[in-house]
Amino acid sequence: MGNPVQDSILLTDNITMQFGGLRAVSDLNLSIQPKQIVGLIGPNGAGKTTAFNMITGVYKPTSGQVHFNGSDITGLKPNQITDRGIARTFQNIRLFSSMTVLENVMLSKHVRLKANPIEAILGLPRYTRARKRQFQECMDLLEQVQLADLAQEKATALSYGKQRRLEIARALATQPAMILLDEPAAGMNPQESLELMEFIAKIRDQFGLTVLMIEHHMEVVMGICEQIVVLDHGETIARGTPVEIQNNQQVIEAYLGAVEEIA
Ligand SMILES: Nc1ncnc2c1ncn2[C@@H]1O[C@H](COP(=O)(O)OP(=O)(O)OP(=O)(O)O)[C@@H](O)[C@H]1O
Repeated sequence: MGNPVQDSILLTDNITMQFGGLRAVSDLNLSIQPKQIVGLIGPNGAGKTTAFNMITGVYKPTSGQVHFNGSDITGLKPNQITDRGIARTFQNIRLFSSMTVLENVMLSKHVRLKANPIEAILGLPRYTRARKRQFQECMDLLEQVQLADLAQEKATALSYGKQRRLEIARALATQPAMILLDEPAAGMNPQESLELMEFIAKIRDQFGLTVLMIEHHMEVVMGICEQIVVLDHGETIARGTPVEIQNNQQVIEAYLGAVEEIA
């Protein structure tokens, strides 16, 4: 038998997040293999974003550990976790609206450019060379996500679907091994959702990425996720393939319960 810490690119070992009297996530165990696309689903308030926040260092788990690429990353700061190779996008699009498409990606790439500030201020050759290389890498990235022809457009001039794609491109600019997508299809029409699915599958293959995604659009989750983990009130109620999850009685009841709570 293999060692689960070494075989998985991401492994969460009983991570729990307690906010005062509320256990937002309880003993979550994830074991994700390299290049897998995994869905994290569940009704509103189930604890999905809190799980992302624990993995990406926004919150330190109340208990439990997060292992990435074989090392314990629990309690590291978000920028340290980005440096280790985990990138994320957010539920609400977070682009710099006054900047161009290229500038948005360049800014994200800058995180990776470990320039000496003195070299940067004086515009020394080493810094200028690094900036040129950075520009070329960002243009190549925009080419790969089919946004290169829009590089000089304002980010806000893009259609909603393309803004989502730009957000993912910004995350890719940090050269991650794994990407966490928080509701990438939110607000999309069926055609845009379909294009997004194809796009996620494509970047997984192209960049050798591992993907963990929160998504409410079931056609997207069932269409591209190889494994699905279901949370409800912070508890893991099911895990399995799309077919297994679709037929899981507890999952069906959790979603029906959520509809009844709203009604
Ligand atoms: N910083 C916080 N302080 C206190 N409670 C919080 C905090 N963050 C989240 N919660 C609570 O934890 C629970 C889980 O929230 P979370 O946002 O993780 O759910 P979710 O599954 O992502 O929901 P949604 O699908 O609506 O985005 C909710 O009851 C929420 O109100």
